Amino acid sequence: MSAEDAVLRLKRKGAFDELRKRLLSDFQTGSEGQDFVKQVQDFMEKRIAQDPSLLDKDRATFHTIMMDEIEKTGMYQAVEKELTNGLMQTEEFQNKVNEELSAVTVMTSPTNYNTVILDIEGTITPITFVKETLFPYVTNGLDTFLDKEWGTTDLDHYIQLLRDQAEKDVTAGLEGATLIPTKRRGCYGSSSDDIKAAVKQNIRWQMAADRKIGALKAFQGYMWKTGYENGELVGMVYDDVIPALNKWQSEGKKIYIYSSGSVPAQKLLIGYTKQGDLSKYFSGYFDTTVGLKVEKQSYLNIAKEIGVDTTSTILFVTDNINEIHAADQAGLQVVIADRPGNAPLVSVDPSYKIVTSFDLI
Ligand SMILES: CSCCC(=O)C(=O)COP(=O)(O)O
Ligand SMILES: [Mg+2]
Repeated sequence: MSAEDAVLRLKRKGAFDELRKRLLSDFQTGSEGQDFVKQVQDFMEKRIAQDPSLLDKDRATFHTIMMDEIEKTGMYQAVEKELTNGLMQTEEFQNKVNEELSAVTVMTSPTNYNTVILDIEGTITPITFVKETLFPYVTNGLDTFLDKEWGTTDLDHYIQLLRDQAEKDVTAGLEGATLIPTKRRGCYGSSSDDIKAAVKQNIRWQMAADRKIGALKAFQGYMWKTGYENGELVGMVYDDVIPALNKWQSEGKKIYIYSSGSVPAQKLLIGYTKQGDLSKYFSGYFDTTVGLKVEKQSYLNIAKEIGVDTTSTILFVTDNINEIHAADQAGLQVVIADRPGNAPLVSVDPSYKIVTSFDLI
C-alpha cells in the first residue's frame, strides 16, 4: 500500500476527523487556547480604541471586519502551525497513526485464498478501452456488419436473442423499448428492411444505456470476433495484471473471470491482448448466465460450479461496489479495484481493501 493509499483509507475511516476533534478540544481547554483568546481580545480592544465607529456596525459586519483583520495579522496561521507541529511530534499521535495503519492493512488484506475471480472492465481492463474502442466498433460498424451477415444462421441466432429480450422489455414497460418483428412468411411478418431497422434501433438504444443484458452482450461479442480476428481490435489489460496472474499461478491458485461481457467476448479480449494470448492463466469464464453480478446467489452458483465449498477461500476483485456487496454477502473475500476513470467510490465501508494496482492486493 502506498502512503497516498494509506492516507486516503485513513480519511475514509474518519481517523483524521477524530484527531481534529481531539486537537480542538485540547486546544480550547489548554493554556495555548486561553493565550490565543487573550491575544484576539487585545487585538479587538486596540482596534475599537482606534476606531470606535466599529461598535455601531451590526453583528455580522463587525464579525467579518474583525475576522479579516485578524487573519491579516498572521495570528491564526502561527497558532495553527505551532499546534500541527506540536501534535505530530507527540508520541500519542504517532501511536494513533500506527494503530490505525495496521488496522487498515491487517483487517482488509485478503488471506488464505486459493481461488481468484476477476472482473474485466474497470478492474483488469481500462473502462476507456471498452467505451472508446469496443463500443464504437459496434455502433460505427453496425450497418455494414448487418448487411454483410444478413441471412446467416449465426446472425439469426443473435437477433432472436435480442427479439426475446425486446419482448420482455416492452412487456415490462421499459421506456424506449420496441419490438423486433419476425421474418415475412406468406402474408405474415415483416420485410428484411423493417427487421434490420428494428435491430439497429434496439442495439443503439441498449448501448446508449450501457445495458448489461445477456442478449446485447452476446451480440457485441459476435461483432467483436471479426475485429479481434482481423487485428482491428487488440485486447488491453493493465500492466500490473500479468505479474499478479503469474504470482497467483505460481502459488497454485485457480483464476477465473466473471464479467457482464459474454463468455465469448471475454475469451476474445483475453486471447488477443497486446501482450499475447493470456488464456493460459484462466481456469474458466463466467458471464451473467450464471446470474447477475449484483446478486449474492451468482457467487454461490460460481462457487458450486468450480467445486469450491468454502466461499471464503475465493478472492473476488471488481470495480463495482454493488458487486462487492453481493460477493461479500456470499462469503467471498473482496478487493475493490480503483482504476483511472472508474466511477467514484463513495460511502465505501472502510473495511474493504481498495487498490489502484494489482501489486497492492
Ligand atoms: C469482456 S466484454 C467487454 C466489456 C463489457 O462489455 C462489459 O460489460 C464488462 O463488464 P464488467 O462486468 O467486466 O465490468
Ligand atoms: Mg467492472
